[in-house]
Amino acid sequence: MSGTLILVRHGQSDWNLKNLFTGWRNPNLTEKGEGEARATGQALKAGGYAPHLFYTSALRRAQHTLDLILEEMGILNVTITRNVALNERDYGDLSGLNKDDAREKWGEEQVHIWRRSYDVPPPGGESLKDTADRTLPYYESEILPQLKAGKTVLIAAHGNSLRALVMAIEGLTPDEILAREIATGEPTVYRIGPDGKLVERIIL
Ligand SMILES: O=C(O)[C@H](O)COP(=O)(O)O
Repeated sequence: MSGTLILVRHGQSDWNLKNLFTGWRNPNLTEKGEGEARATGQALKAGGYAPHLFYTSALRRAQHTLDLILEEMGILNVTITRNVALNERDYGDLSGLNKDDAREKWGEEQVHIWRRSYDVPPPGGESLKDTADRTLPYYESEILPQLKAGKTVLIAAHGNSLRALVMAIEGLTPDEILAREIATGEPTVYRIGPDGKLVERIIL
């Protein structure tokens, strides 16, 4: 029996709207972001998904996204596991800065390297590789065994912690994963075999 993994990026946050580097800072969802989360909940319900296990990060934009999805799916009284391993990549000293102001200060190329290179961290923060180094062991120890056992697992997390998972699951190279943008509220659904390997990606 295969398991099902549903990954959802949080809906638009206040800082996404303001174009600020966010990382481990803790803004709320905007109204649009709440709508994106609800729409994903409705799409999952319409697709007949019935998750058994629920995971999110230690940040409120992802937690709130999961709550809204569950509300739309009519799922009540379940245990939600929150873990910092699923947090967004820590943007270090860039956190709270406007992305356009940062480009003006350090140049387009340097800011692109910080945002989209695999292993060059922003000052005081984490690279995608650093993020993967905490996200993947958590996935392998807590989530993968559930998928191998045929369970359906729903994870609400962040652009870069989800990139780390997508890279490992789809076997992508650093260049391939860095070209992959996951939109706010966007679900990615995989069927995972009993051996833990990807069987297919399902488009909702
Ligand atoms: O933390 C952030 O600012 C965003 O959620 C992700 O930003 P990025 O697209 O610049 O990596």
